[in-house]
Amino acid sequence: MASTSHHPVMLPNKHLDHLDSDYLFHLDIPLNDSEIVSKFHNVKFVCIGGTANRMEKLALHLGQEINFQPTGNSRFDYSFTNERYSGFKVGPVFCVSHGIGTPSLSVMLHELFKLLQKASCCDVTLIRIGTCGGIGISPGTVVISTGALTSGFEPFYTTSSLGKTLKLPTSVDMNLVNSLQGCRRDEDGFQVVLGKTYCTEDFYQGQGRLDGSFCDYSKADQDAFLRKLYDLEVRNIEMESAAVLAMAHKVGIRAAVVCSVIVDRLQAELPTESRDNLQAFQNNAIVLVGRHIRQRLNL
Ligand SMILES: O=P(O)(O)O[C@@H]1C[C@H](O)[C@@H](CO)O1
Ligand SMILES: O=c1cc[nH]c(=O)[nH]1
Repeated sequence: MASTSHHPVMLPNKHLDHLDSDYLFHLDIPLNDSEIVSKFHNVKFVCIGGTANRMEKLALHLGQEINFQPTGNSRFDYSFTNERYSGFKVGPVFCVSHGIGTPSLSVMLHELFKLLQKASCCDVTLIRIGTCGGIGISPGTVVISTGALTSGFEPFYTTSSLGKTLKLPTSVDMNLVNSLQGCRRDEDGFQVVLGKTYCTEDFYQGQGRLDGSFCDYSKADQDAFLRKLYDLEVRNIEMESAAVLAMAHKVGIRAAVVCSVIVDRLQAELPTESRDNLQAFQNNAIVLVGRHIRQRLNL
């Protein structure tokens, strides 16, 4: 790694010191199994995204990028797939799926952070590599989040605790953002844009679409909403950024959200491109992050 800093993952939960045993229920990893836990000690990058398939392909791609040499028959040095989530580890890179939306994501992140602490990981970077709708941004462009707003336009991840609303501030490491942006090359067939990300609880009404199963507003309301987002310097919409940036900040892990635009919401409701093009768009974010990881590992 280029940096000589040494930041162990240390979770701000004193109750964890007093558990006899602990089991990551949704990842299906027993934290008292030292053989499994020790496999994660070298993790420096955790890359997350919605689906298991995408995370498996991502791990294989990043494994090639960093010349990961698998031992035995497996293409990974650890992997799991269960009813909820899937994870694929290639050396210092662990790719994990999170499903749709912040409730699904936050369960996975709590357990992932506990695994990183138990494995005594240091200097970990978390990157969500996803898809999004652009706001005046054309498909294929990669948007790196400079902040995330709740559906109420606030810079928080809103959740609840003991029946009370909890607002966790979202925070972005601009060094990481700038370093990721700097990984674009002139010959790339895509642009990289920095901007705020609007994080919603729903894909249809939550993102101002007219084509959900019900809709109580007009096309003019939709236009005004999308214009408002643009004026707030929002450049993309997705469903996990606020929780990623707030939860990582809360536990002291640096994080970024890097998403490929698959539809410009000022032009259309849903993606209109072919499946092959959509796949190529998703790869743009992956290419950028792959270069960043190589650079950070001095490869
Ligand atoms: O992981 P991806 O990029 O697929 O996540 C985005 C945000 C929602 O989870 C989902 C909606 O289609 O796509
Ligand atoms: O428009 C979009 C595209 C991907 N993901 C979203 O949440 N919204």
